[in-house]
Amino acid sequence: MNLLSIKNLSKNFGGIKALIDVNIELKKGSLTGLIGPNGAGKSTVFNMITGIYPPSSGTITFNGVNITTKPYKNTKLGIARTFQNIRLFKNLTVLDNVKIPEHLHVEYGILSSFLQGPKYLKGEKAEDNEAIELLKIFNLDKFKMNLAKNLPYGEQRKLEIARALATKPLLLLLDEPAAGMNPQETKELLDTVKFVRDKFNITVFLIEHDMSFVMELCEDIYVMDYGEIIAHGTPDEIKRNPKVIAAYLGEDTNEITLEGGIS
Ligand SMILES: Nc1ncnc2c1ncn2[C@@H]1O[C@H](COP(=O)(O)OP(=O)(O)OP(=O)(O)O)[C@@H](O)[C@H]1O
Repeated sequence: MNLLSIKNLSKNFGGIKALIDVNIELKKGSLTGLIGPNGAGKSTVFNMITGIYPPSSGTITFNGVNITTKPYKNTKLGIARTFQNIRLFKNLTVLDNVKIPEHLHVEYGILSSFLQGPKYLKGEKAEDNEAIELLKIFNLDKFKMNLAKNLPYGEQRKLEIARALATKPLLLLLDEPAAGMNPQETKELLDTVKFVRDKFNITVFLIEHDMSFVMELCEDIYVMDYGEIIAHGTPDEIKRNPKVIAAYLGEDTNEITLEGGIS
């Protein structure tokens, strides 16, 4: 069954056709990649799914709900994302960064939290425990009282993913999660993304320029160029697709392959 269904999605920014008739289907529990050269329209797809901009035409259905015009509800419905440029609460602790999104699911009211009654305190404790469990998955629990801004870059990227997971999403959108990471960090990230998909049984959709990362991690890949989906298939199919090779290398040839990976 499909968790996300994008049908005939188009987006114009003035005269720029950022998306042209895009169709994407994400199976529940799948790990899917979205790749393409700079300016191809990948982030615009994410911005449409999360409702940052309304589409010019087309529909987006998430878990059976038409969300094309319901951006404000997307987090509550179960969509979380990370950004190309890390967006953490930099002056809060690592722990608080993960606790704040958890509040989306907390049930006590303003009065209860103001009076700090037993329900509030119990809720806070449970939240702390849940947040620490989440940090442990990313090996970030040792930094829990550090300010987010003081973490090394690779750890900040991981914290952003942990924070997105704290909203208990059904769909996790990762925008260039491996950007700026060294090979060791990238390898760890790959294992972590696989682990969280399996552990939380979520669907992951990611944009990434590190081709070997995408080819190793994703089961299904969509390729965009100039606002259109030019290919869709397994990593093996995508690596050998002449249209994809031409889009990346600017020439139409069957002899060049993506086997070695292009970053
Ligand atoms: N808010 C906006 N206003 C005007 N044009 C925009 C806006 N957002 C995106 N575009 C344009 O839409 C096109 C697609 O951009 P988009 O950022 O989606 O590409 P991308 O594939 O994510 O690129 P990159 O890999 O460089 O991040 C580009 O021509 C871009 O300039």
